[in-house]
Amino acid sequence: MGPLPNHIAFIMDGNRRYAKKLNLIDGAGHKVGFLAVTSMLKFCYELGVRNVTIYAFSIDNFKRSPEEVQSLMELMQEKIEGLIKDESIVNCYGVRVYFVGNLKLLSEPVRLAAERAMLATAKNSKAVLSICVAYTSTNEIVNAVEESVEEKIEHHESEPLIKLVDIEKHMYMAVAPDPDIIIRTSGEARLSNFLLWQSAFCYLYSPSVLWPEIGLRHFLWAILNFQRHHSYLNKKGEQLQHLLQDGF
Ligand SMILES: CC(C)=CCC/C(C)=C/CC/C(C)=C/COP(=O)(O)OP(=O)(O)O
Repeated sequence: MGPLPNHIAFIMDGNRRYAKKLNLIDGAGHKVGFLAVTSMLKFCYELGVRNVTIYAFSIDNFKRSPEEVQSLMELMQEKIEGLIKDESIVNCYGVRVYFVGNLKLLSEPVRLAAERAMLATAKNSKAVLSICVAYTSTNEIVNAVEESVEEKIEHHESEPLIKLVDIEKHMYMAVAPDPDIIIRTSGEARLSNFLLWQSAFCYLYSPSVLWPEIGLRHFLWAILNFQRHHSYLNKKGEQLQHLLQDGF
């Protein structure tokens, strides 16, 4: 119907509520949530959306109970290892995987699994999957500013001014273009410290379903809405252009 988004990012909200709703044991919501991740990845790559980003674990999530953090980390390690197996979605669609965030905060087994997955997919070039772990936007921005300053000092620059390009170069998310759509489930229309820098012109879509319940119709509806807003903005732009040309 219109332009295809180049990048969709997901905030996977509502996994624990889903487990509660269905009387499942603790942790089961996140396991079903991972199935929803695989469906969304398939939909994106089949349709030709080349960049996908998921918010898998924020720095604030470390404040959850030690049991929950442990169970999420174990799930993450198991699924990261699955990502590089032969028949995985990543291999089927030629996806390069990046782990994005302050990876030093991860336990060693998870960090090593993430590094192995990044190395194993480094030659894939058809699409990109960025998995945000130990991530918050504010941490990403502070880190990018620090690295920019260090670089200026190292290069003994006479005019050590930090410019936009310096910060953008040092962003963890420099691996992908800015997102066109952010989908956050469970009806929440907040960004919760996710891609704040990159979402300046992004379309935010928040269906009321919990993350494990997200399906093809929510995905397609997000894209149709994005296309509708996109063509509306283009039309407004064209109208303004005509007005300016007519000497308004
Ligand atoms: C390797 C890989 C990509 C794994 C991803 C697994 C997965 C689905 C992680 C979700 C993590 C998370 C904290 C989601 C928010 O739901 P919540 O726990 O805050 O649930 P709530 O909103 O109902 O409280």
